[in-house]
Amino acid sequence: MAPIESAGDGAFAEGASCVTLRMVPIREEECLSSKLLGHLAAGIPVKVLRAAETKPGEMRRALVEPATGPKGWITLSTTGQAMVGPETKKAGLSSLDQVKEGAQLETLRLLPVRAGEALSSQYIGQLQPRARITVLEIVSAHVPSSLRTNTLQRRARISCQAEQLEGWVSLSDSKGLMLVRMATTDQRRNSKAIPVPLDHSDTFSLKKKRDTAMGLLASARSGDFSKFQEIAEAQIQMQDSDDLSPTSPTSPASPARRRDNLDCCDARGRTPLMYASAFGNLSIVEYLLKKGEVYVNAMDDTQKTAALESAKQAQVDQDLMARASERLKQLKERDDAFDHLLEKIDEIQRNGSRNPEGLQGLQEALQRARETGVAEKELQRGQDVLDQEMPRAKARQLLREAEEESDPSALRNAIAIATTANLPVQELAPFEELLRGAESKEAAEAALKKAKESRDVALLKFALQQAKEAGVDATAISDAEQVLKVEGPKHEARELLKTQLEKVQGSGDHGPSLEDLNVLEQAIEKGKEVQLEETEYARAKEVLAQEQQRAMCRAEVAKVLEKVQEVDKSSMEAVEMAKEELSNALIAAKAVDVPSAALRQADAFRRRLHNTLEDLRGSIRVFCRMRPLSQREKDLKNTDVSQLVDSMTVELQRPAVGSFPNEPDQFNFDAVFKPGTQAEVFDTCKDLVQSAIDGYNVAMFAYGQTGAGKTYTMYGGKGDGEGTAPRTIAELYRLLKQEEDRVQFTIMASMMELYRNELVDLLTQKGGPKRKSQTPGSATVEQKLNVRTDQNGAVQIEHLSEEECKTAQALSDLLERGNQMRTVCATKMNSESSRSHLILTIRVVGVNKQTGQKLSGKILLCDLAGSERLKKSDVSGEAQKEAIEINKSLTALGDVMEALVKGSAHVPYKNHKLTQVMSDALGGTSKTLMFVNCSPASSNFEETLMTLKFATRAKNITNDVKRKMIAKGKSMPKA
Ligand SMILES: Nc1ncnc2c1ncn2[C@@H]1O[C@H](COP(=O)(O)OP(=O)(O)OP(=O)(O)O)[C@@H](O)[C@H]1O
Repeated sequence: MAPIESAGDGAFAEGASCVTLRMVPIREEECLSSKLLGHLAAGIPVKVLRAAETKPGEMRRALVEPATGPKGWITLSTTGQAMVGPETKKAGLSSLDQVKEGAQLETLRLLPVRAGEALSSQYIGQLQPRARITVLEIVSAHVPSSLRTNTLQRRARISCQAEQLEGWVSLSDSKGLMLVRMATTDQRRNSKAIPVPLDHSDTFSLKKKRDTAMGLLASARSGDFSKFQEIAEAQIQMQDSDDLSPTSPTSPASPARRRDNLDCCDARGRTPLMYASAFGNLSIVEYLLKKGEVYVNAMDDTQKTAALESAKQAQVDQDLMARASERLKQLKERDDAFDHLLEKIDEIQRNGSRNPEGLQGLQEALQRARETGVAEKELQRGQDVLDQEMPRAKARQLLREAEEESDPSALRNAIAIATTANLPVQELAPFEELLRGAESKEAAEAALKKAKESRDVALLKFALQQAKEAGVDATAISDAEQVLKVEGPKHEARELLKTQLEKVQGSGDHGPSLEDLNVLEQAIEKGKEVQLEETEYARAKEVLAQEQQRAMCRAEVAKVLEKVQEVDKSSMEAVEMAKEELSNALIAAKAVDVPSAALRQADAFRRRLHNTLEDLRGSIRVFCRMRPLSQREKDLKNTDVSQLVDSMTVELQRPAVGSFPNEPDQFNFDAVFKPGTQAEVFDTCKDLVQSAIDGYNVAMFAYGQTGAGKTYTMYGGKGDGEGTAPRTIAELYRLLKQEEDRVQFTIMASMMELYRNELVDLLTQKGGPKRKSQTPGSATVEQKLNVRTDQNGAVQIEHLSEEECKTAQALSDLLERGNQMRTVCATKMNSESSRSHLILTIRVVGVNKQTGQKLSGKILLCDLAGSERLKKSDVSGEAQKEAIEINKSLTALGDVMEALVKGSAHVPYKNHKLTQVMSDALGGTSKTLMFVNCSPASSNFEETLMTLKFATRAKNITNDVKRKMIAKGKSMPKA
């Protein structure tokens, strides 16, 4: 141990100022055996009064005058150790007394830091030389001076900010040499003291320790073995129980661990062993020597050991001294081995068994300790540490190997072993983290393999992403990427095919657009390009071929439709050709299942051409109209027995008999509406209005069962619901307006009903059964409405009032008036209005303003009474008579038609007033349109069937269409 400040030449010359470097005994005389005056603590300034030379140039003893205390002789230096040094301002600290709580110090050596003030307490770190510390607490400051011991006085609680360490250190060594000095002002300015409250329980334990130490020292001197033993055992017991306490900060294996009270010393550094040896108290010596923890080689302030004192006391002979010396040597070896063992244990406990050499060292230290006779208890402690650390070291080894090999199952195994070996959690955590990563890597590898096998692009993409994150092997990743490179475009092609096919197939009533078909074709090409299986795009190819064909047919229909728009409607040949061309295009389109909605416009135009042709041929046109099921019929669970085949064909399904379904009956007409809008229906027949203007007689009448929709078709409701009559009026005046510059028109209208074979004037209520003149104040005059036919076949009704209607409104008002009158009449006659035939006649007379040429046509609009089956209606009395009359009239109408169909020479117009009234509008030069109104309800099947059969009788009538002008052998100029 070298002094920190070595004395220079002349440092100890008389008059020199020095400072004690450690605790120095001061004696009365120069001789060492002279009376002891006391001790100078370390750091006490002394003035050298006289120095005695032991050898020339070598001063060992000097008379000094200390700053405090009596003058006396001290030893300046022992062999190799300076007791006094030159006073130095730099250190500024020569004694513990100068250190106060809160002082900023600088360490001069490596200092161990412990958790408690006792030297045996747990080691928590160390401070390097020149570390700056702040003194938080000094034990001596709180202990009464009578109880202060050298050891306690030098212990202080400090904090070191740089090391973030707080604990206990020794400020001087046991000899009083300062281990710290004051920090410079700068250093002090830069550091902050951490105030820590003092734990006063420490003070109590210090007092107890002090008492024990005093007791031991006193009984060792006096030789009171039993007292000594009593104190020592109590102390040992207490310390052992402290050691076992889980809350004790004391580490049993700390190298500095001693029975500190058995090793305690007084102010001169003398231990109980020294006293017992010096005073020849052998039983105490024996007792202490048995305690392996006692430091036998401790020296007092005169550098004497207990052994020396013992030998002196015993006045032993040389041989015994030699044996004693040998024994001392052994004991020293034992102590060294023990210290070494403790060091190793401490090292392992601080660092764990991470370093395998550490464990080896502990094994060797244990071996040496065993050989040198260290107490079994201490050996056991070492052995315990070894037993605990060996499996940990093994586990660590396994963990390291598994980590290096990146083997998840080995790592899992190593972690299990490490857990059993109680490896600290924080040490295990990184491996567990690694395992988690490895496990997810394993999972990612498996997922990647599966995705690769499935060749599913979405799975592959996901698995690749996961694999990259989990650090899966680069080859596996690149393999999967290769698969993705092939499958990606295939997947895209499949998706494109799928969406485009869905789009094309779900493109609604009008079929797919050409653009959609192009994209589907491209999708198929793409599929071929990326080598999809042929089966994968076979369906798309099939659909494409079909749709292309349909598109071609649609385009052809559109082209023909455009072309035939401009056809000359007065040329039968041209219209026929146009109709045929359009029909062929439509037939081709229907053959490839072009949706009917896509063909609706063309189909309607074909019908129109057909009707134009029929007109040109002079046929009666028959339009069939199926009304919708009424709510009542639906409530009665009636089904719809009719089916629209196309715009000119309807099917009627006879209700099944038992489980045998019947074949449906098909009927062809010039137009079929199911039910069609009022506008659609009128659009198909409005050219008849032009015919009337052109000089033709036109009849439009509705035939059908009661409630089949005759009145709805002929008159309808308001707005869009307006039927044929109001629309005819509007169309008539619209057309007249177009020609008013050239032609002077006169419109005359009359309205009558035919009830039970009697005509009733609905404008003046003339005629009918028991008619009387309604002219106010006039006498009752029978004014029967008689039907006359002139030589040209023109029908005239005697006494029927006819009114001129200059405007459409006037004609509408007339119609309204007539209808109201019809209701009044029906009420008077206690009948329903629908039990009569209602006839509105509009005469159109046009005179060419330039030529004076006159054209006369008429429009006869007739809402027939309902055709009833007497059996079904099951009526009697007046109602029965009504029904019989209605049937008569309708039969007569049927007969007329039949005669016309057959081309009979005689047409029985005169069989009934109805046919008489209609005679100039049925056949001959007239143009006739019959609406056949039907109910679709299953309960009305028989009536509907009869109605349709009645209508088909009229369908094939071919009239000799002749315009009156032609009849006169002239061309057909417009009126
Ligand atoms: N095309 C249609 N659309 C909607 N409803 C209709 C259609 N045709 C008829 N109807 C309804 O059916 C019911 C009967 O119609 P409507 O009175 O016209 O029959 P009708 O043949 O004139 O009977 P009647 O011989 O007794 O006069 C009415 O309520 C009518 O509104």
